[in-house]
Amino acid sequence: MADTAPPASPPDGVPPDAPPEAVPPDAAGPQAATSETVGPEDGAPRERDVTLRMEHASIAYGDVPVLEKIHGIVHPGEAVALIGPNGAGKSTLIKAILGLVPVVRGRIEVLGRTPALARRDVAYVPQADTLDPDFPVSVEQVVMMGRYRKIGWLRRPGRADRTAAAEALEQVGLTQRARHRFGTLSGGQRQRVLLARAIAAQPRLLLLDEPFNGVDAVSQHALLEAISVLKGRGASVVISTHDLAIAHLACEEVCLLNRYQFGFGPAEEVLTPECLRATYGGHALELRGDRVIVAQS
Ligand SMILES: Nc1ncnc2c1ncn2[C@@H]1O[C@H](COP(=O)(O)OP(=O)(O)OP(=O)(O)O)[C@@H](O)[C@H]1O
Repeated sequence: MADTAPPASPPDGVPPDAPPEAVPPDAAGPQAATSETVGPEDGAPRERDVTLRMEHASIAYGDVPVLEKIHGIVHPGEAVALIGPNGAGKSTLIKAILGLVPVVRGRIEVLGRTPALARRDVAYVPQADTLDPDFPVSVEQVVMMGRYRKIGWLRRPGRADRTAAAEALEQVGLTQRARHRFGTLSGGQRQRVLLARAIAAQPRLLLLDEPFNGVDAVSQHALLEAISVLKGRGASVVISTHDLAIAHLACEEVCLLNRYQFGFGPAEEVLTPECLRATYGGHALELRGDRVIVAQS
């Protein structure tokens, strides 16, 4: 969570000094479509499935606006990276997709429903999990928590639940640690367990708030693999991250945020020096291949 306020931008969402290329495709580009059609296999075009639809959504904490006119679509099997400086509103957007923070104008739809009604199909790994590492619970018990919404808190897990939990743990490469106490694992391993808990819920939309923070290369690889498997099964993923290389690696789409949306579209179109400079207020220093060095104030 950040406590720094993002820089002010003009009311139409376009920064005054932004070059024209810095304002693609969100305002009027391809992602601005309210529905997508494919086909026509049977002669008539039909709407392509949409997991997450954001239509000019403005989000506020009480009277304080945090995000304005967020606009974009995420399809099944796709991931979108939320990129922006501290305080840009990435976590806030994730909470709005969960229905925890209100959309005051425009709308956000998850699987064709309001965020609150879709929550059953959504899993969330917050930035700093509230699970106390000293709580005496095993790794497999933590993962099984992901199943409780399906099995109910008063019933015992059945075979399908145990299989889903074991598979999820295997996906993050921690099967050997199943019986270990959660609190004895490293921070990166705990992050993998929490991802396994989310995977065990078999969500159609997974929200990850900075999952790679403080995670070593091995854990990062395991997390990326697990995300890729989930996408392969048709789930969509929203990842808030400061790591632009990961955005390139794991995500089909990138959403650049800093109170306003400075771009939404394929990484190669959106992760340009111009868009990044506009998003970071001129602090994007260097772009080399898919590596960008950003100095944050
Ligand atoms: N519960 C809250 N009530 C009021 N304002 C909040 C609340 N949570 C966050 N904010 C404010 O909303 C803005 C966006 O914060 P948010 O945490 O969404 O940013 P972020 O992009 O996730 O930042 P970071 O990269 O530092 O995690 C900040 O100005 C922050 O102070």
